[in-house]
Amino acid sequence: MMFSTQSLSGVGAIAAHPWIIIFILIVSIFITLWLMGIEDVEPREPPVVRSKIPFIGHMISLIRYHNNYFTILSKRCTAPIYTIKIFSSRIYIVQSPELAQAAFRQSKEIDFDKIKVWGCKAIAFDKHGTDIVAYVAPAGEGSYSIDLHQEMYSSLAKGPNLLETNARVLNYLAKSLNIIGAEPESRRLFRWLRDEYTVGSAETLYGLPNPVSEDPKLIESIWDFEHDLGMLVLDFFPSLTAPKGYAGRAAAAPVFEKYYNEGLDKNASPLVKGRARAARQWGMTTKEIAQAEITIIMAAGTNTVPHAFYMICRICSRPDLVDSLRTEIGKITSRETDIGGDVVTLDIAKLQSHCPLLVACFNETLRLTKTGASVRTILKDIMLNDQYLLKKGSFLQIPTGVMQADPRTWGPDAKEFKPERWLTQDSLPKEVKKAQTLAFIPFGGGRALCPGRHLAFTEITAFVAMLIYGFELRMNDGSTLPVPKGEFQKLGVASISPAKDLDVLVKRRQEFEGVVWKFDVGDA
Ligand code: HEM
Repeated sequence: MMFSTQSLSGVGAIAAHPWIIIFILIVSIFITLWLMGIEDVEPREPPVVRSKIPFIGHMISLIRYHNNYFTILSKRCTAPIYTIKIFSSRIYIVQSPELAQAAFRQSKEIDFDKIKVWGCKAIAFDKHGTDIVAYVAPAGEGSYSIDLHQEMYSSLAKGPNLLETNARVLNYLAKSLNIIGAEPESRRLFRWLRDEYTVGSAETLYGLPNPVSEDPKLIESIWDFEHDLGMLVLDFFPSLTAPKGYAGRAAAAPVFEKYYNEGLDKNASPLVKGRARAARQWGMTTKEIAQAEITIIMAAGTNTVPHAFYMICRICSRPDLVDSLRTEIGKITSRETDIGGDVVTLDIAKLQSHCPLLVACFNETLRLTKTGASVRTILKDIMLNDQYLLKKGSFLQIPTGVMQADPRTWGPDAKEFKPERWLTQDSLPKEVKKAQTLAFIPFGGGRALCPGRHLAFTEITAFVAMLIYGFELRMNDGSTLPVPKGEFQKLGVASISPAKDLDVLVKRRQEFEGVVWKFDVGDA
């Protein structure tokens, strides 16, 4: 047998440095394990998208790109559903509208409640509170999770409770418009909306007095909490890895506890009362009820504000759209002379039926701004839509942003704001319209479908309608509003906020100088 001097010197070098052998061995074991990891995916499971770095490649990319990683992967893999593996754990990523809806339908096995148990870490629940949230009742029996679901969905369903909630929030928002006069006033647009909607939601949900209205610094705490939610759920030295969110939740919990201890919840909305009722019934302490409040005030505001902001910017960036909307909105307003002057009332019951262009702008904003993912756990081995095997213990993600901007569903202009697409949907081929209907999932779906969606529709469209109809918005230098780029979107953040705020000037339109603005919310 012949050896080249080079290979002999190589062998010599290896003999002299045994760690080289150890290193090669370790790498080989890792590669073999990695390959085996791939093989343990059954052929009936969704195809695997491999990472360049074995075992941890996808984890590194998720930490690096957060929500944007699903868009990056969607360019590499166009399958209706695929699997990514981190060590031996599986995450199934759904990309087809049909499969997303199938996953929402199969909500008994493709479950949201376990995710809420994870959420207990974000609000610093100890074992007592976490056990109450995690308790799974035997068939036919009750649990906290079942009662909470019932309370939340009934209090925000269409009906008298919702009308009362609409009335509370819109009365607050009307006040913030009524103080604007005929002379231009400056506002930082996102911050203004953030503060008005957060305080308005707090007044609506908790009545007066409440911790947020008493101390507006809490607004920042709530938004910091949302921003750091992903890291708080991971619970890895949160005071260091998510310092702002950590401080935010630490500031909110004691003031809400004080709110309950002083009996101020007697003024709360049916939603807050119902949640507290379910919690007490299953043994939660006042401290735990208070710790959880930040999630509700967060859910109510942190999705609504980015959508209101982008809806305003996108409309105002197109003067033709502003004109058409003013004509449309004019048909659902009435002007009457009262003792103190003129009152202009906007009838919210007619928003849906009489304002197709406004509704189209709302939908188109939701399509482009709601980019987070619905996350679920798989409770047992099941077939998704009778097509794909999903294994117990895995995660499933439905990345809304990928689905709502897929050119295969929405056409080559998928990334553009075109409200008109919603007005011409009926003329599309049947299968295209169906795909768009299935792919439009800003409020999630299945058992976890957002209970606040009706409230969100009213509080966003009614406020934006009044603002566009009665006021002029310009940039500080007099130019038309641009549509600012979105900020980097962290995991756990559902809707895109702007990377940079806009300094705008707002004033009443001449014909509405001195009028009082009102919303007619129906009989609450
Ligand atoms: C444009 C505004 C909003 C958007 C885009 C939105 C979106 C969502 C989404 C995607 C989910 C999770 C669904 C899933 O994973 O399938 C959710 C859950 C939830 N939303 Fe909303 N939401 C909005 C406004 C609101 C408002 C105003 C409230 C009022 C309180 C609210 C309360 C909730 C609650 C309590 C949950 C949790 C439901 C559960 O635990 O099962 N949301 N929302």
